[in-house]
Amino acid sequence: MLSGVFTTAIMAPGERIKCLLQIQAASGEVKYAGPMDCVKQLYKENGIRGIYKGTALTLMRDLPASGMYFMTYEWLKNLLTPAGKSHNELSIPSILFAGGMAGVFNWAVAIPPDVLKSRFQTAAEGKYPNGVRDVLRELIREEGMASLYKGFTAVMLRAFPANAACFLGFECAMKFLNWLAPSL
Ligand SMILES: CC(=O)O[C@H](CC(=O)[O-])C[N+](C)(C)C
Repeated sequence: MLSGVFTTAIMAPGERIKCLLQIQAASGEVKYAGPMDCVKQLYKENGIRGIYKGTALTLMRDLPASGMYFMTYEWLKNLLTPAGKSHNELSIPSILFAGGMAGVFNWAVAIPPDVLKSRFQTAAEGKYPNGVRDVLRELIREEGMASLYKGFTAVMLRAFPANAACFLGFECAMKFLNWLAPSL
């Protein structure tokens, strides 16, 4: 979970810029010429607060999601390691499965705060004076509870292969580094 705190410091402004550019592309109206221009304009309009808008919601997403992510991966690794063997001897399909499922469980808890975060980060200034409570109230009133899981299929279609590949890369890098410097 602690990893979620560190990633949020970098992720929060990145998420804000990504979401604003995504809705700009969908609207067809050009306000920002690109990511750097977006940062410049946000800073000019509202200072550093404008760039970091949505940090609390990014934390609400990444803290539990990161805990779920690494817990699922380690749990599945333990489960899939044959008796008497070490975790380092896990087969490639098992690593891919554990990594893919870590991504799926990560997003199962991350989607609702992600939906709220994206709405908040792309809303006009002052639209939600009470922050997340206002976004949640409006979303449930106008679009129902199920809207908290908007984008579920697209997110899950990415989550499994992306994180399977990510953990396979991690395990390969660890093997390589242990081979390079076995005593470290
Ligand atoms: C929300 C997010 O970035 O999730 C990461 C996995 C993914 O599919 O991008 C995991 N983690 C939060 C640990 C970085």
